[in-house]
Amino acid sequence: MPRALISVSDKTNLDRLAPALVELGFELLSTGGTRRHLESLGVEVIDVASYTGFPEMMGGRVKTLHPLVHGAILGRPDLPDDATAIAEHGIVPLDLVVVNLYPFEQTVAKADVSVDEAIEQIDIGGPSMIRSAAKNHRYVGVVTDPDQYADVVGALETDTFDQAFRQRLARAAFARTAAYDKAIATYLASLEANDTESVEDRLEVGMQKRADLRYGENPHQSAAFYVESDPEPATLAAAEQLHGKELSYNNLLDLDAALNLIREFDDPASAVLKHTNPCGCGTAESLKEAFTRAYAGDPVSAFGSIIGFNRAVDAETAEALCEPGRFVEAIIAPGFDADAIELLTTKPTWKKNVRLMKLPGLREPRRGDRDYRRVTGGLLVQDRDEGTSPSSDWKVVTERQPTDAELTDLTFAWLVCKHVKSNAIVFAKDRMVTGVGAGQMSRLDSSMIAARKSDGRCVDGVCASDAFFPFRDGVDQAAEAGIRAIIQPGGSKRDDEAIAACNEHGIAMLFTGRRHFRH
Ligand SMILES: NC(=O)c1ncn([C@@H]2O[C@H](COP(=O)(O)O)[C@@H](O)[C@H]2O)c1NC=O
Repeated sequence: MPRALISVSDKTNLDRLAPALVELGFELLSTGGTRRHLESLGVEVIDVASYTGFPEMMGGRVKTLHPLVHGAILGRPDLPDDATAIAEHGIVPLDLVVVNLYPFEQTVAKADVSVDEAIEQIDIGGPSMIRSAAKNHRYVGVVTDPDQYADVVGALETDTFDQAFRQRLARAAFARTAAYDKAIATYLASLEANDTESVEDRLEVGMQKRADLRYGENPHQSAAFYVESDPEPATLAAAEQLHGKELSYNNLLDLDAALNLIREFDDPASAVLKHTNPCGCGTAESLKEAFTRAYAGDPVSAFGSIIGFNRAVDAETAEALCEPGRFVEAIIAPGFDADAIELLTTKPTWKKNVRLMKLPGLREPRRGDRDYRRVTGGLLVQDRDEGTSPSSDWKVVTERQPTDAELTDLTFAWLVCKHVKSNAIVFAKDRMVTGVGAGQMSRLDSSMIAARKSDGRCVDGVCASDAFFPFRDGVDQAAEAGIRAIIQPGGSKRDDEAIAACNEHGIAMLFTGRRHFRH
């Protein structure tokens, strides 16, 4: 009679798995909580403690850590030595091990979790059994996720629970224990005050594949989306797709850029993204007005864009989105009103495909995190560029002071500029981006592009620059376009020239003291 050991914290889908195994002739063995749960479902089960002759002890720290359990998982009954040990010690070999772990990741994600509570949620017996079974997958199947149950039962029923199938389960099992240990190491590092300043000597990236993507940036590149095991609420991995075509690699990149920009603002805000750069952005008292400003920034570039909102999309905003001639690839927002969904998912054709991404936690704070970027043969790691310098640290360096309205626009343009590829120049007026110069190799070129895109709409407007002006030419260019106030980090050895240029043009200029390069 085949034997399965089931020991799970997450009891999801056990009501389907256990009866199916019994039906297939399995004898079941379980730890305390799982046994009680199975019995409540009317499934007959043997207590591990009665098999080992040892009770669970030390508050559950020792339940399955016993040679009768590990011998049953690791034994190879067709090898003479193993067969002798099995017979001598009364070991009953296992065919299937179903284990999922104490919810360590969920526990440490909670606010104010105590260290003792976290430590107690480090599962020891579970990973030991998983690793034993994964190592011995020639003989034993290992199941670590309730989502696998249906496939496992299907394979057992159709006699396809073969070596190749068990090897795939083993691979998933080792990936799971690696991610689990990574989460523990990260948590322990977070307890060491200095460790937030430096990066680990050794880096293990433990992520779970969410989906294979149709292709990468281009059709000849294969691609997949990997996610953290317990992503924070304000992250792309936490977003739910409500409607539309399968997400592409480029969609995901643009959605991430949109959400990072849009969560900068407290007022209702909308941003229009192309190739990870905003071509439009606006804030206003209503979401519809914010969107109108954002879309009007550069309606030509906005065709086929990704749009971000920091409030739930309502019907009037959805109506504006659906105006003739517009075409949107994907939208990310904290939510969508029912009538907005109705409008966004019926006629014309693009609405059949438009990806609607709901991210309720979009505006929630995010912990200081690391950014990872692949280079050939390695990985660059840095802190995320969260927030900016406090406005109380900003200094007016010119004769002219900005007006209150200019100050509002400067703050707005500065936050947008942070999300534009360097060299970044943003022109704005009345909380609307009028022109963006992105990703140019010279700041002057970016200024010229921002001016051309603004097409006269930035007269009496403001300019933001992600890094200092190395020469006065960028300032002169802004003045020619009608700019009245500039915000930039400062710090050039030729700051004096830029300040003198501003004074000549009657422009107010603020230094923020923080650079926001985005390479
Ligand atoms: N200590 C052990 O020997 C041990 N054996 C299994 N576990 C875990 O105990 C949990 C199941 O416990 P219960 O069946 O009592 O609800 C599973 O998450 C399993 O991974 C253990 N717990 C912790 O290490």
